Amino acid sequence: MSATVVSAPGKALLAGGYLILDSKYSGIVVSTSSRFYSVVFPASTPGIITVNSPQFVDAVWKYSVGPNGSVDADPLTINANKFVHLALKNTLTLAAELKGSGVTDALLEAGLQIYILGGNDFYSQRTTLDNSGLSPSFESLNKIPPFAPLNVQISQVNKTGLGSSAALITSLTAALLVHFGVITRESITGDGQEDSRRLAHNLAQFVHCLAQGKVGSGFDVSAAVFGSQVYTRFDPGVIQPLLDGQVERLSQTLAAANSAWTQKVLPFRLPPHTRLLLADVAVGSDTPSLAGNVLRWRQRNSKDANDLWSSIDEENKEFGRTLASLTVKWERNPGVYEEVANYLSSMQQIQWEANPELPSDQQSLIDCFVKLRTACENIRAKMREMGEASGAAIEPLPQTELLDDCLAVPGVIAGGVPGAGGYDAIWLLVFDPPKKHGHILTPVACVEILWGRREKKDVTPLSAEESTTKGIQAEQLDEVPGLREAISTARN
Ligand SMILES: Nc1ncnc2c1ncn2[C@@H]1O[C@H](COP(=O)(O)OP(=O)(O)OP(=O)(O)O)[C@@H](O)[C@H]1O
Ligand SMILES: C[C@@](O)(CCOP(=O)(O)O)CC(=O)O
Repeated sequence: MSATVVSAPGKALLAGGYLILDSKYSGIVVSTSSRFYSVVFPASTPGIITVNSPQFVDAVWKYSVGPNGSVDADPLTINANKFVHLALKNTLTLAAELKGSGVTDALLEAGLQIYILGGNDFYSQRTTLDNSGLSPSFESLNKIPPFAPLNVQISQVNKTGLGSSAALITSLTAALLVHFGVITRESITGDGQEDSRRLAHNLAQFVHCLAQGKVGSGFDVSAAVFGSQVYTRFDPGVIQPLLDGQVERLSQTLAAANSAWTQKVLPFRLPPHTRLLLADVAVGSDTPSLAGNVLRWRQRNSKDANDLWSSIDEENKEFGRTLASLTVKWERNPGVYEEVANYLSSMQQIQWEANPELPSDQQSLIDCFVKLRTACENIRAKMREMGEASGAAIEPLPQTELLDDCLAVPGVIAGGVPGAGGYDAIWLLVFDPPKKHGHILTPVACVEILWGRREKKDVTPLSAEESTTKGIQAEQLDEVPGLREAISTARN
């Protein structure tokens, strides 16, 4: 039998950080071309599931399956992996509920060998580049093999904020659902089938909350399953009884048809001829208490906080509406759109203002890009205000300086700190012009030069772009560059 391979993308929350925790508000999340891959092979180890993450040191976990379907970690395993264990345990339980005891019987006869691989972007490559004497550039990133070893234990790795645990759990649970025949490969190939994705989502969302020991907004799992979207959160009440261990069967709560899952997922894509750029930034220390500070501040100052959240929400909506209207304008008149994308690609934002020489259809499109940039700047200003009021470093000064420098580069449309903010990442939206003149640098190249000139070399690009395929995807092992090689290193 061949391997079952399922991938799930990472995410960047461009707008809606914190607000998205409240179902009154929504967030704009882009899923990334960088993906997690779970590869499931049948093995000749009765009752044993072996999981291997070849990118890390001491990352092999063994589990034994009991006749009642229990999944227990081998007590001799070093570095237990709660995320992997809970994914195996709950997916096996759900599969046995839906497909019968044959699922457990098959595992008792022959176990499983599973490999988990995360795209290089999920983990900071700064040390790898330094050790190889490579500068932090796209060209250098291309020289690192896919799924490169990080030479540390998972607990020691520097993550980049793409949502490694959500992508890992989503790809692993979905790969097992396919392997056990609960959903078909076809149902998660291309756009696939909504019901299978909903089941995969509900399971992954539950397992991720259980593993994290908290219920977040869930936008990361939703993006991993459904791709780029405008996301409105689910009601945490739907899984609370499961989290409290008060429900015996998973299948009723997790069923695709269960209308108690109230999240809203509006598919979304970035406008044509633009490109998302993400960077791994090291301009300050890690501050894990951001969300705690903001939520405590909101509780203590509900009137001011709610006023500020409403006004941030207005800007978030304006940002989302403008992004969507740009795609509509391109559909209606791609020619004019391309002219404008080419024109603005070589202009600093300061030069984007009215130009009476231009035809009115071009001018109105430029106005639309100006509106996008303005909404984004307003979001940043209000998020900084929230940071100051709550004492959370949402967009700390070094990030403001870095972003302002980036936004002054020709062809850069918008930018910000993704998700909860902090010191360790930025996103930019830049023109990816249709006409590339050899003698004029593209906006991506200009941004790269700016980052490369920083004395401390504290900005490393990520190679990720927006994912063009929808959320989870069934894959063929040999069609994913470097995947078989990464697995065979582990096997040797
Ligand atoms: N390649 C991997 N193989 C197995 N488990 C992994 C892998 N990568 C991450 N994990 C699991 O995910 C956990 C990290 O989850 P955590 O919620 O702390 O990160 P995160 O919030 O998803 O981080 P980020 O968004 O920066 O990627 C690890 O402790 C490990 O259990
Ligand atoms: C603060 C919050 O709204 C966003 C966190 O996003 P990120 O993990 O920093 O990308 C929390 C959440 O949505 O669960």
